[in-house]
Amino acid sequence: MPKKSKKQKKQNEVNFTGGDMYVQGEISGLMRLKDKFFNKDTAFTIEERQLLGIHGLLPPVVRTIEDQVELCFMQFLDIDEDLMRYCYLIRLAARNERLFYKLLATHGDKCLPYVYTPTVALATLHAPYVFQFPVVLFITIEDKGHVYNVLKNWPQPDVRAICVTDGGRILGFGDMGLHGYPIPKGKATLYTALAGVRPHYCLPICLDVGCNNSEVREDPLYMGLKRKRPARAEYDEFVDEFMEAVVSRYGPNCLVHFEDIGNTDAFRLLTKYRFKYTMFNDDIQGAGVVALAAIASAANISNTKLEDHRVLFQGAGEAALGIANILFIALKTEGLDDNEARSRIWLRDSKGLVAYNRPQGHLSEYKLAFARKRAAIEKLEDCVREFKPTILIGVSAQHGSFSREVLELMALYNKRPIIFAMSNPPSKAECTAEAAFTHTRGKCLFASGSPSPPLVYAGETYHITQVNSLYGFPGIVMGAIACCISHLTPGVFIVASHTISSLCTDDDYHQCRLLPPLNKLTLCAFEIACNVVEYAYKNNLARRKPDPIDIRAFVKHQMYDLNYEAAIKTWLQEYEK
Ligand SMILES: NC(=O)C1=CN([C@@H]2O[C@H](COP(=O)(O)OP(=O)(O)OC[C@H]3O[C@@H](n4cnc5c(N)ncnc54)[C@H](OP(=O)(O)O)[C@@H]3O)[C@@H](O)[C@H]2O)C=CC1
Ligand SMILES: CC(=O)C(=O)O
Ligand SMILES: [Mg+2]
Repeated sequence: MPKKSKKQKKQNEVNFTGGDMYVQGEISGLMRLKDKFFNKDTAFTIEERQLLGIHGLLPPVVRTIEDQVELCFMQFLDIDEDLMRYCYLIRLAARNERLFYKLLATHGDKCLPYVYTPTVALATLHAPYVFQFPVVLFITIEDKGHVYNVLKNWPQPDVRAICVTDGGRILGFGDMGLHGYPIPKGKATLYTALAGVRPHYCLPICLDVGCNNSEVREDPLYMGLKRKRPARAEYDEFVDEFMEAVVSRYGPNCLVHFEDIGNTDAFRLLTKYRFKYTMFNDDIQGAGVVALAAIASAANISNTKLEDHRVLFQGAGEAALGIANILFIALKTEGLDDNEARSRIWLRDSKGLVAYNRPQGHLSEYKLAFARKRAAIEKLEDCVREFKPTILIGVSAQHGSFSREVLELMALYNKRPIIFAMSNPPSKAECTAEAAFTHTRGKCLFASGSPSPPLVYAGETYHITQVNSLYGFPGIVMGAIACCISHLTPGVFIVASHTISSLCTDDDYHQCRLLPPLNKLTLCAFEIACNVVEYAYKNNLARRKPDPIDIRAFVKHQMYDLNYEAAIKTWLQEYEK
């Protein structure tokens, strides 16, 4: 909230004349209603309306926030088009932020898919239509040399968590350039909606470095720079400047979450920054957290140990390698040595099995770590025949690539084949829940990356688990900023993954749910935040001193308060300063 000058304070002085309250000043009542942090709409009491000079600007009805939520929910449900529902929620957030988050807290099961996966995918495809307010900060490569000045234009001075994309690999769509901007907005919204990070601490950013997808770039409605992405050196200089500007503006404790960055840049940036800044990459590390938790549940349901499993990945990019790496650590923790742990993991990319001696030549150092010392295998079916995986994970954005034959083979080799089609949005998923159940004759333990309705197969109803990083990153961000973590080590992600697994109940397993139900997402986020804080203090990663005595109270105290009174209190405190 911007500080008031003495002159402004004087002008806004609140006068009490007997019972009559009014406000003098040049800030009109309407402006007060337009302040999303402060606005309560019809929940302003008559006294508050008089005090603030907004009496008469609202109908005389005074509603509770609960009534407002139900009204908004009715309006939301009345909208037929998914994209229009998305726009409705964006507009509500821009008008009355607390009401928006209260709506998400009350009707998260219905509303979250419209601020996040899958509707956010539609928003990226229709970015020019949905852009209405400055909800994201755009920094272009033409701002190189004065990135700090652009950051300063963001109105909130106390930013603690940034979600940044460069649009390089938006979901399974590939390079969307600036039109990827709804992604960091959606992720930052979940920081607050699920983990209670105060919204003014959150800053979604889109770095516009150009776009290599000519279809997107040449669209007359394209809103970004009409140029191709720069060479690596120029890109790196720009991102380096961005990271330095973040530290200059918001301090070293400001966390930077990289999201949907193209594969060729994402690993390099993570390697370069992970111990220099407080940062992580959700597509690599966050995907690992949630997939490992779901694998642990699947092992539990099938009465097996992690080391009993062989995992074949369709895709060898960010998500695949992120999952493979955390799985490798988990297998080693179970007592396997490096070779044994690696032998449980096979990756298949666009050229076939990731193997040393395949004819296509060069493998990145990240793939090399898991490359097999054997002859190349091209087809997925042949990889399945050869390796006989117990777990098949799709992170390739190749729709339908878990063909009938692949799924039937999985069922042939396994009593309970474990199949995750994690690619987003559903149009890019490797298979549908229906295909997985049909072609494995109901034997599979299945999960998808986007939400899926319950499936009826052979007269039984199955809940479909959503293996999506939304189970992990909100709590990780909350925990990290609560204790001012210096950097996020692999241990942080293991702790987050174990926390998710620990929240699965026998009842969940009985229903073949591999993760807690979606109505426990806020619980997951809170427990992860507390466990990350505990881990950080134990491992000397927390910069915030002294150590808290009661970690749960420490985290709770820092969470966003959904009651309007909190807004008034904050506003009055600022006003008094
Ligand atoms: N559910 C979740 O939580 C998450 C889901 N995802 C989803 O996963 C998907 C992939 O994301 P990400 O890993 O970041 O993307 P990347 O671009 O980093 O990786 C994609 C991988 O798919 C491979 N690929 C492409 N075509 C084929 C093919 N025909 N057969 C086998 N492999 C193929 C690519 O091969 P090559 O290396 O040869 O180019 C590459 O290794 C996206 O749809 C994304 O939305 C991502 C993160 C989290
Ligand atoms: C979930 C996610 O981050 C993705 O699909 O890219
Ligand atoms: Mg992503």
